[in-house]
Amino acid sequence: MPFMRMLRRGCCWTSVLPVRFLGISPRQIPADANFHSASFSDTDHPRVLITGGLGQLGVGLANLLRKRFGKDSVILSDIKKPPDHVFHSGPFIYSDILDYKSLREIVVNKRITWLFHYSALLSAVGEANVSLARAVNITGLHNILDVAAEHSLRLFVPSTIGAFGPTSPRNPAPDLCIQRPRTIYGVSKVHAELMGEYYHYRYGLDFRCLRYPGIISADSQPGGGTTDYAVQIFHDATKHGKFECNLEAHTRLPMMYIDDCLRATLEVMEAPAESLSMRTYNVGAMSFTPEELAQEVLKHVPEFQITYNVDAIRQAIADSWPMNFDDSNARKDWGWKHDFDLPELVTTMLNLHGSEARVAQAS
Ligand SMILES: NC(=O)C1=CN([C@@H]2O[C@H](COP(=O)(O)OP(=O)(O)OC[C@H]3O[C@@H](n4cnc5c(N)ncnc54)[C@H](O)[C@@H]3O)[C@@H](O)[C@H]2O)C=CC1
Ligand SMILES: CC(=O)[C@H](N)C(=O)O
Repeated sequence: MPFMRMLRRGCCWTSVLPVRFLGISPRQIPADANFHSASFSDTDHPRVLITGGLGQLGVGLANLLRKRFGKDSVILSDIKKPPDHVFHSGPFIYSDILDYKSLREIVVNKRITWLFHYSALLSAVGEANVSLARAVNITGLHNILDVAAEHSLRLFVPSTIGAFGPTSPRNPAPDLCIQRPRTIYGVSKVHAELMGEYYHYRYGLDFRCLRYPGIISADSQPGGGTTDYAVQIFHDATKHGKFECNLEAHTRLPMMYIDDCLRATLEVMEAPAESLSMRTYNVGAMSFTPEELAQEVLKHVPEFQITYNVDAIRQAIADSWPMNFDDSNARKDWGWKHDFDLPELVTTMLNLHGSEARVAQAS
């Protein structure tokens, strides 16, 4: 098909011209550079790098991917020192996403083919340190996009309910709508969505992105977000029988149990490219208020008490976020289906914390 006609038909650039002919490298790699092309097709399993892997979500993701692809195929990385059990559970490497050369070195030396980019400063800590959030969430993302484009990686970058703002439809928020967030975290995530999609259409980068709700997990501490209360409540209910909530009782937000979140992440990464009508999807599971969560906890911990001491910054952020997510495109395109609703979430979290508390008491 003649070049101009293909363009008029809306073919993407990379299907028209070979990537290298376009001078693909956003880092100005010489046109005759020998692109590292160890793509997924070279191997039975992807070779995976997870950035920011020592936060709330990364270790669980590494466990899931190692079960699927083998222990040594998945490298966890962060700028923090890993606890012993993480260090001994599989490959770990120091990686600062602000250091582009070192990122490239890891990707080349370890022959990485899939990258899960989890490094970030979340909403509340981001507001407390805007310049660091801007560096990590925006400059760091640029490094990740460039290294992924140069080395033909499949790239997953999580976005969030925080990528929406007070002018977005909130109940529910659809995939495509006005996005004018008022936090540096949200702004950086909208930037990530747009840049990833731009690299996809411009350079053929295999960019995949899910907007996560607030994620609830038992095995690690939350990293400074607005939805952290829904994690902390389980620690405090099992340890002290009471909890002081920093959001108002009726603040409704979309939430998800970590197993659903990590499964969604793996599923979208494994989905055939032709099934993806978009590159950024909402994924949802449940939606509740602190009051509703406390009522559900009360069914299992009869002495449980919740009090409220509202943090104005977190409350303002929460009030600007969606109350519900419309994730019908994810369900239609690649079969997304959540397993955990509020009752299963609460039972699971209390069981996990209860057994921890029993182990602690016994030792
Ligand atoms: N936890 C949640 O509820 C949600 C998380 N997400 C996204 O999922 C991803 C992972 O989230 P969490 O694990 O909860 O975050 P977290 O805040 O717990 O962990 C982030 C990690 O990034 C690391 N990091 C910071 N600066 C770095 C740098 N310069 N180089 C390398 N690593 C650096 C930190 O050391 C930390 O371990 C983030 O991108 C977040 O925006 C999205 C929506 C909800
Ligand atoms: C929903 C998120 O992105 C995160 N948990 C936060 O509250 O900042």
